[in-house]
Amino acid sequence: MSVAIPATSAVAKARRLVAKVGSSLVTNEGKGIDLVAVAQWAAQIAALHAQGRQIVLVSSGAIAEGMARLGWTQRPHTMNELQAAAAVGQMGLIQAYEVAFAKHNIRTAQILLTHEDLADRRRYLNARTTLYTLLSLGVVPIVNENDTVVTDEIRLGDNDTLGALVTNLIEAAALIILTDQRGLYSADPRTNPDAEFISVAQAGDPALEAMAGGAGSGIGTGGMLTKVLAAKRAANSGGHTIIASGREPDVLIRLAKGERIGSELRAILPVRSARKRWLANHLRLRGRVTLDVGAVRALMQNHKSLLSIGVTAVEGEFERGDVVACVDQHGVECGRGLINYSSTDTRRIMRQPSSRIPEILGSMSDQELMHRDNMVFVRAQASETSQASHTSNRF
Ligand SMILES: Nc1ncnc2c1ncn2[C@@H]1O[C@H](COP(=O)(O)OP(=O)(O)O)[C@@H](O)[C@H]1O
Ligand SMILES: N[C@@H](CCC(=O)OP(=O)(O)O)C(=O)O
Repeated sequence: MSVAIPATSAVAKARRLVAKVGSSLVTNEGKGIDLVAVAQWAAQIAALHAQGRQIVLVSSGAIAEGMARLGWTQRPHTMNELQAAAAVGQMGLIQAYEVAFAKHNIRTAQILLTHEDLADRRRYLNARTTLYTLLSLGVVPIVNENDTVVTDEIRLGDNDTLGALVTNLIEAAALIILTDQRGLYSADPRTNPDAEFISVAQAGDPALEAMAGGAGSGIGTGGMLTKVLAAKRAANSGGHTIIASGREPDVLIRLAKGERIGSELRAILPVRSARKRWLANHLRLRGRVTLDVGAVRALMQNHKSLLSIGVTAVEGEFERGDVVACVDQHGVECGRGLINYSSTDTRRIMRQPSSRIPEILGSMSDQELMHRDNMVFVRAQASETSQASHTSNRF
């Protein structure tokens, strides 16, 4: 299978990575948490930390560990029993990671997410801000689905999808899915010994979906199909996906050195353009804020985030997380992005320094009105061009 993408390893260059470990690996095929494996992943992530990289670990295994703790040999079928097992097992999972990372003086944080948290833009922004804050503090977030509160209809069910959503959320350069196989084969190698190994392919190639089957172990839920679909999803924000064996010695460290291990499912679009496309096409403009000269300069020349003090007017009605345009004093758009405060709150805090936000609003969710990472810019110099198009004031 040929792909028209340069063969440079995205993982080797990546500052931010998402690693996902599946249930069968974490719990040693359901026998209970594999503390040796957990210690090895923690040591590898600690080594990547020392290189200045930021890692989010998505870990499955709560249900499998809960079953082991409760002495259940068969996976239950009812939702409430699965949820009870997850609640019991998640304790063990988090405890194991905390102990393993503490040996490297690294703190961990438990993040439990649902599909709804990532679909709702306000909750999405909160999750994103919290994850970024944890990463900047040098903490390793350990993510799992919030199994105890999700219902069947909205359940992601497998953590491959969750790993991809987290990759989109933090715009990680790559999603590394560690599993019990060497990677993706042309058919399930458990039942097809002649299956061919796929070392490189393009994420989203429909041919991959036909190759990938369901879980073979009885412990994991998604099998390869959810991994292939996760790669397609990760590619939406420019993330590459590597599917590799979690039992391969120093797999994360070697991947980060640029070694080719496992199956590489490559994204075509770079992270920045993917984000830009998402902001530009998928979200409706809800309003606009007018910036003073200093704010335009801070954004366009000094690459800073937008602060409330630089806003002189607000048009439209919007909520936190909506897309709002930033215009200069002539009404010319310089950029747009996800705003951290509603139109009502923005009107109250405009022209005011961020330090006054808690006093004016009673609390402060973010220092910035619009974070640079959540913005795309229309052109280099907003105030210079009179021909540049004006943002429509119909929202
Ligand atoms: N084309 C394929 N290539 C490799 N493995 C496959 C393929 N199709 C199905 N599988 C199965 O997917 C399993 C891995 O998925 P799963 O059990 O859900 O693991 P995890 O818990 O790591 O997510 C493998 O053990 C294998 O039996
Ligand atoms: N949230 C669930 C994960 C579900 C699951 O089995 O995921 P996976 O092993 O990645 O296919 C748990 O912790 O048990």
